[in-house]
Amino acid sequence: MDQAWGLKNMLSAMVGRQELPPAPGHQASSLLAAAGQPRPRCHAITVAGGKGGVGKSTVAVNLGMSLSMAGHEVMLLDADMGLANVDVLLGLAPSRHIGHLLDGECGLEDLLLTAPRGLQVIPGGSGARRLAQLDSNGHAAIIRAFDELTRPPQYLLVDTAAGLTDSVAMFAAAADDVVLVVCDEPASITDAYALIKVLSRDFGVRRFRMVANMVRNEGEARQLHHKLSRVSDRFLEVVINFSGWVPHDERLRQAIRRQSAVVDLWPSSRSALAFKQLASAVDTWAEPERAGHDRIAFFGNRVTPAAGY
Ligand SMILES: Nc1ncnc2c1ncn2[C@@H]1O[C@H](COP(=O)(O)OP(=O)(O)OP(=O)(O)O)[C@@H](O)[C@H]1O
Repeated sequence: MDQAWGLKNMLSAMVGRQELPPAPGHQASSLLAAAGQPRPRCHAITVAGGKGGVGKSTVAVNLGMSLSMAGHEVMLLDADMGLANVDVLLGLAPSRHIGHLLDGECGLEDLLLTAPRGLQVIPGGSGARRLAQLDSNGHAAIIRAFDELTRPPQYLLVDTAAGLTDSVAMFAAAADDVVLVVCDEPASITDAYALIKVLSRDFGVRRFRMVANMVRNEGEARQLHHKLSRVSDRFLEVVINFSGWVPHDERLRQAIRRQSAVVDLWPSSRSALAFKQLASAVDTWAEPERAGHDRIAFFGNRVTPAAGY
């Protein structure tokens, strides 16, 4: 059976809220909602790309930290589960990861690690095959766990795995925005196209935000966007916005070797300035609408007061 098709049907079957698995670590969660208080804005952004090594984690970490440096409350979920590396990139030493949440051993808040500049990281766990092979119920449970946060962040960034797996599709479909990281290699463009095709055809994702990584200049970045949107415009009903670009920067590699984010270590470097600009652009994106979600979505339980709370 086609994997994406199977997942799509499973998702349709799960759309009724009562059929969803309960969030692990369930606490007195929806108290805010029950008390009639609207919860603050939260914007979920999934970072994907299809191909491995294009810079998804790099973009997720540095964009997240740039938003945090701009004064926002930001969480970063490492959803490359089983092969997670955000904690390594930031020199963090987690004692627990998302697997403990799924086992009901702790709540989501217990997993939060504070990285430099106030960025909060949820570690995805490394070396656990079980996490890498999680089924849709597991992914849905993770997504629903964010409804339980007593203090949701203003931005949630989700770093995804390489490839076109159920996990990537589900985390992308659950977000308000999908950032596609693309670099100037044929395989990066074809993999990004394949991801767009599946997400639009099977999951109803219509808008994508493309970030060109490891390019020389804006002209090269825009050319890359042109290549991707030309073929997508022809065959798919999607919009691919050009959202920014990050230069190839040796400083960024040096920062990675020091287990730090370049925006923290060298805020005046070319790549750090690009991330700052990207963060400013993200901040202009429309605020997500929460009312009437009929899909499994991050903060999907957060409904506007007019819609019943
Ligand atoms: N703008 C950049 N300039 C220079 N090097 C970069 C840049 N972005 C990423 N890299 C290099 O590419 C490597 C891969 O980046 P990263 O781990 O973020 O990719 P990924 O898409 O998350 O990979 P995977 O899919 O395997 O998890 C980094 O270790 C870094 O050395």
